[in-house]
Amino acid sequence: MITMNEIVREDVPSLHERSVDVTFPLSEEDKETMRLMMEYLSNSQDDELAEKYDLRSGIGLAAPQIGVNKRMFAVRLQDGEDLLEFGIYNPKIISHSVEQTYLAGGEGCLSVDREVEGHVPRYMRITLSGIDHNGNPIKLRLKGLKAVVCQHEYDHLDGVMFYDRIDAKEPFKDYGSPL
Ligand SMILES: CC(C)(C)[C@H](NC(=O)Nc1cc(F)cc(F)c1)C(=O)N(CC(=O)NO)CC1CCCC1
Ligand SMILES: [Zn+2]
Repeated sequence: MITMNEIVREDVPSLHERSVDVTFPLSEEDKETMRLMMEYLSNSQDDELAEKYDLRSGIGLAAPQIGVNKRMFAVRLQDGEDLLEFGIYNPKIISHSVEQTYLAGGEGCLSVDREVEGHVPRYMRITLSGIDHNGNPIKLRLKGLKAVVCQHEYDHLDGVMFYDRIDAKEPFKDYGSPL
């Protein structure tokens, strides 16, 4: 299982590089990488396991953050009573709203052990396409926090950190309506 020791931090150059597409059929290694990421998110959201293994509770994780520079990420977040949980390979944001949003409290990152203040502009709605772990094409229409998480994870695949998007001159600029 993955613990915080396996999470690549921002001082490591590989986190700032572009990841490569996954090839199909999926290798056992790629499937294991996805399984480990989904397992981390699930474990980190279980109070007992998070406490026992000192896991920071995460709602998204990208492969470069566990040292695999391939284009794949996992998301797991409770949205009201329904759970959004998926792993996606070779994701593409194929369309998005003009309308923007941002987390009012700013963003953090499992790979960043410090507070970086400021609003991170995100699209309010996105359409995300990619391949799921059975090798089938998927297309997800997401808005709000779900859309924000996917944009944050997608950025990791291009070596972009959330703080790269904060306007240094005006860090608390408003982008559309806050979440
Ligand atoms: C870094 C950490 C603070 C643990 C962050 N969690 C998070 O933002 N939780 C959250 C936010 C809400 F707005 C409402 C709510 F219910 C829970 C997170 O998992 N990530 C994942 C990550 O680092 N992926 O690489 C960072 C988030 C920043 C924006 C979306 C994901
Ligand atoms: Zn992150």
